[in-house]
Amino acid sequence: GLNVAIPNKSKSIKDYQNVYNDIAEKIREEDEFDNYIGYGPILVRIAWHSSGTFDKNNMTGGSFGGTMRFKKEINDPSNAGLKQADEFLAPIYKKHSWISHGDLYTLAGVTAVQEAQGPKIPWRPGRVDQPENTTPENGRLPDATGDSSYVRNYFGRFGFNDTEIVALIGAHCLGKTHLENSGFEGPWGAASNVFSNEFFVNLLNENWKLQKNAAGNEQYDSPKGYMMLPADFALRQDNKFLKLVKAYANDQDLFFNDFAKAYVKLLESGIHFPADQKPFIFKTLDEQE
Ligand code: HEM
Ligand SMILES: CCOC(=O)c1cnc2ccccc2c1N
Repeated sequence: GLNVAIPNKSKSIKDYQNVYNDIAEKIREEDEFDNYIGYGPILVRIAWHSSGTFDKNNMTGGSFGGTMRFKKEINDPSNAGLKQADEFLAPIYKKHSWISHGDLYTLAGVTAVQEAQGPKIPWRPGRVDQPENTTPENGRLPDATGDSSYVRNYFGRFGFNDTEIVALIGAHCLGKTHLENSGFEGPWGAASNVFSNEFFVNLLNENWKLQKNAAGNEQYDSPKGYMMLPADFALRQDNKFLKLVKAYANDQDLFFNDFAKAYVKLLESGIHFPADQKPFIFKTLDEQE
């Protein structure tokens, strides 16, 4: 059923900005992770994966219950590599254990985007931890080998349109794939921890070649060492998706605006917030100097 957010009346934006700052400072402090990419990208991914179990057809899953904290969900093969994000957040939770896990995972994703020089992501607290037996079954996250109709159909489960789908996948400007996690590898050297429209620029302009990687999976590789998943490349293979890819490659502000809206919708999927609950917009560390 629908999850109703219960904001903690005793907490204000100041309290959540403190949690944001602790996460942001820890990202800066532990900068050597994953060959100096840092923790930002996997914090964006754990926020997306804890929300990506949502299914509007039966109103199950989504970020509300914080069930990513349970073995059944974090051990989903689709979540390979995310234990490191959960471990990164454990001391933050220890210090601020008044926060729910659902709020912590999504706030971490908001912090990571903003600290990577991405757009401001308005965020609302009020997710309430649910018991282990409410953990959704494995297999609700997308398959990297899907084509454009697979991708459109998958995100249709959330009620997302083409604009929201293409904008969201633009988060692949961050981080990289790891053969030991997903069976895909790269981009080598080029992996970034700065949020930008680079994913769309590369998708359009690189000379892509479909080839088998060391795990025997097909992926698109470019002479510069970039890579695209088949599901990334699918955005070039559909006329409506391609139009959006071009728009974002040519206008980073448009991408930032559309991404912020779609990311909020993803992180809040399946949750009803009180009509009068205004979202918080956090300052970056640089803005608080
Ligand atoms: C068709 C939809 C999608 C597919 C098939 C997909 C698949 C993948 C795969 C296979 C990886 C590599 C994981 C690893 O090997 O470590 C990855 C990484 C990543 N994904 Fe996606 N993804 C999708 C959508 C999204 C969305 C909607 C977001 C966020 C809004 C996102 C954010 C990320 C980030 C930030 C990384 C890098 C993580 C790291 O550097 O460890 N992805 N994705
Ligand atoms: C801007 C250069 O990055 C890329 O072209 C790129 C492409 N697909 C990805 C898929 C999953 C994770 C990271 C990815 C990524 N960093």
